[in-house]
Amino acid sequence: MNKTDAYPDRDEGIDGYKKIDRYNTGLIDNLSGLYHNVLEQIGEDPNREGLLKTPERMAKAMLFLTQGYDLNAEEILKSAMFKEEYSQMVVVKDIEVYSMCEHHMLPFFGKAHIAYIPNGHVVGLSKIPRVVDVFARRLQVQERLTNEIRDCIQETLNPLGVGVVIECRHLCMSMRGVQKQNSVTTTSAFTGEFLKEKTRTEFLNLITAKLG
Ligand SMILES: Nc1nc2c(ncn2[C@@H]2O[C@H](COP(=O)(O)OP(=O)(O)OP(=O)(O)O)[C@@H](O)[C@H]2O)c(=O)[nH]1
Ligand SMILES: [Zn+2]
Repeated sequence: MNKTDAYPDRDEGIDGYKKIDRYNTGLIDNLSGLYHNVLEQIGEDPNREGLLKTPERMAKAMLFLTQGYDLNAEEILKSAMFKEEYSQMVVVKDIEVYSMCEHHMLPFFGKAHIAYIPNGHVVGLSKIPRVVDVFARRLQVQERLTNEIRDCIQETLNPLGVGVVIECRHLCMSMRGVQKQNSVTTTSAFTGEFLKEKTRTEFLNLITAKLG
């Protein structure tokens, strides 16, 4: 079996247009060894049948969930910027977010709503969720995730303003710790025109409006 067959999901993820060497065999082997130890330390038997491939699966899953470290959000936006005279607000809402908190490495997940007002250029719509994923697939706090998305769009696209709202549930607050099952955390970040109340209200109305 060659290496590619051994690691068939090496190309999975959001790097459709840029090859990243994240799933290399050395790294997977190192991580698998560490996870083998983790299984032992928590009182499991890593040699029982159901767990034989678990360290390798965990290694691959962790590399997938943190692949944002190997991706460049600025490059992604620059790869699809088009000159266009459209000057109204562009809103992409309800973008699924899956990230992991840097304190417990447990998932937090929910939705991101992103808007910008073009200043001579628009960006390919799919690039906005891709930028969200680049920053979400790292160890994060929700506040920093929100600011990083805002700053990347503002600095790369140079629009008249950017608005970002993220709503997430944190498993570290529901599965363990304080064990609150229904709390949702909302964070927001704005630049330019979105610092004005009128623009911000328009954005907030658009993301709460129902289609149809
Ligand atoms: N601000 C912020 N805090 C977060 C985020 N994700 C997790 N946390 C919090 O990080 C904090 C870490 O607090 P610590 O007291 O060091 O950790 P802990 O003893 O496990 O805390 P508990 O979760 O309260 O049991 C907790 O209050 C978490 O709820 C996030 O995205 N943003
Ligand atoms: Zn946490």
